Amino acid sequence: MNGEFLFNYSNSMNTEIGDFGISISDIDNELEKATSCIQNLRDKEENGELGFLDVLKDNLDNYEELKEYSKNFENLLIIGIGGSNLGLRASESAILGSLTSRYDKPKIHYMDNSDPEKTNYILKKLDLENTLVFVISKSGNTIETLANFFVVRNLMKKKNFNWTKNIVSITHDGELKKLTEKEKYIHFDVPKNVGGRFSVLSSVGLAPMACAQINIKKLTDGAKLMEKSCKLENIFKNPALMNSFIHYMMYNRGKKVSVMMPYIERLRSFGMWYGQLWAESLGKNGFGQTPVTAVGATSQHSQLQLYVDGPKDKIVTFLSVKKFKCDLEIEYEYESAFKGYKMSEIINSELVGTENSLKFHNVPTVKIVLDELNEITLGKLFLMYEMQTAISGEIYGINAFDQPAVEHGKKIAHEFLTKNRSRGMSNELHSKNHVILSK
Ligand SMILES: O=P(O)(O)OC[C@H]1O[C@H](O)[C@H](O)[C@@H](O)[C@@H]1O
Repeated sequence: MNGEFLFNYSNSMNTEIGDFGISISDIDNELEKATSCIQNLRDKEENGELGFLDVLKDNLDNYEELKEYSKNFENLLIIGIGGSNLGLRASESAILGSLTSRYDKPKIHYMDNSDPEKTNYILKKLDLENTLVFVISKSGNTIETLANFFVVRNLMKKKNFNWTKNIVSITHDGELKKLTEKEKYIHFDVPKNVGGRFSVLSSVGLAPMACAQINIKKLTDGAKLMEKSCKLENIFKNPALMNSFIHYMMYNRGKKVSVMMPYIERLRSFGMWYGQLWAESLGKNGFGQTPVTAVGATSQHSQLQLYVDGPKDKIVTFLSVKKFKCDLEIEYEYESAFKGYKMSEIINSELVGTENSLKFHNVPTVKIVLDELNEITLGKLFLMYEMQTAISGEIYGINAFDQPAVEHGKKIAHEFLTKNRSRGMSNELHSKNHVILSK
């Protein structure tokens, strides 16, 4: 399994085309700050504040028994939201891919929203007796997760089987922790110092991944290799440090949008995971670079016009692989510009076209090139971006590990739910004077 991982930032640097990027002297001016960021994080780690690094020391044997147990089930049902869902989704898509045959592996279903249609659709497909249910919530109080779990739990209770043995609870606290202890579910703790969006390499991701037959040893091995690089004080040898400063300097040059654009379908969900990590960690005190999830080549046909010729407020990240899991030759009996080529040659040529068109139009880009997408390189990707986010918090003087602003909306929702039940869906917070109703 090849773990080669290359970070290329040349298309964010000034060239003869023009001053749209960063010069080496710009980077030289930040060397002192860069070093202190790494030193500050070293202190934070020693103080137990970087749980996402501590979990790399965990004993993976903890998951072996569960992995064997899960082979008794045909389905895995993942009930969780945000950081309790996105990392696993990104991993399943990247490693197993919805595109590969999974006849020898359990089918994974995700309940990650409070949409009754989605929950109902999944339940209609599931034989709950043959399903291992993961209910994942670090706080143990997330309403969407509890709502879905209570619906599933109630259906299981109505069937005549020992349903509590079908449940794996991954939580640290709250109502779910109490219920877990009361009903004696299989339980994994989420360490208090591991934030949800940083928890993919903790039990939150690794327990269900082990059951999905993802090689969690290789995944964490990749993360540990990247950890070593991302702790180097030399910015020219540390991809997370360099990319943190590139995004920081670009933000100060008006690039308020960070587009994540993998040129491989299996990393489409990675973009969603990155989106939470980048937005929720750094979107504070009026600051924040908006993450946009795209996928090449598809998004060229929907978003590229804006990236190339719209406001110069973006920095684009490409993720690409040298080798796909398979390839297809285009055979065609009539004349055509691309007959005889392989699909991989087409998508790679489109990446070259997009990258150079953006460069020509003074839009900065960076690129990560993986030899192949596997557990080692995925682990490297996760860890690089976790470290990049932590470093960026140091650069901006922001606490990258909390999310106080999300609590306000939850409080309003709870009041609305409990006080307005009899009033149907009328929403008191909107003025009735600005409503356009079309019959
Ligand atoms: O894991 P949980 O406690 O259920 O939290 C799930 C998600 O919801 C919270 O509101 C936070 O915004 C996220 O950072 C977190 O990942």
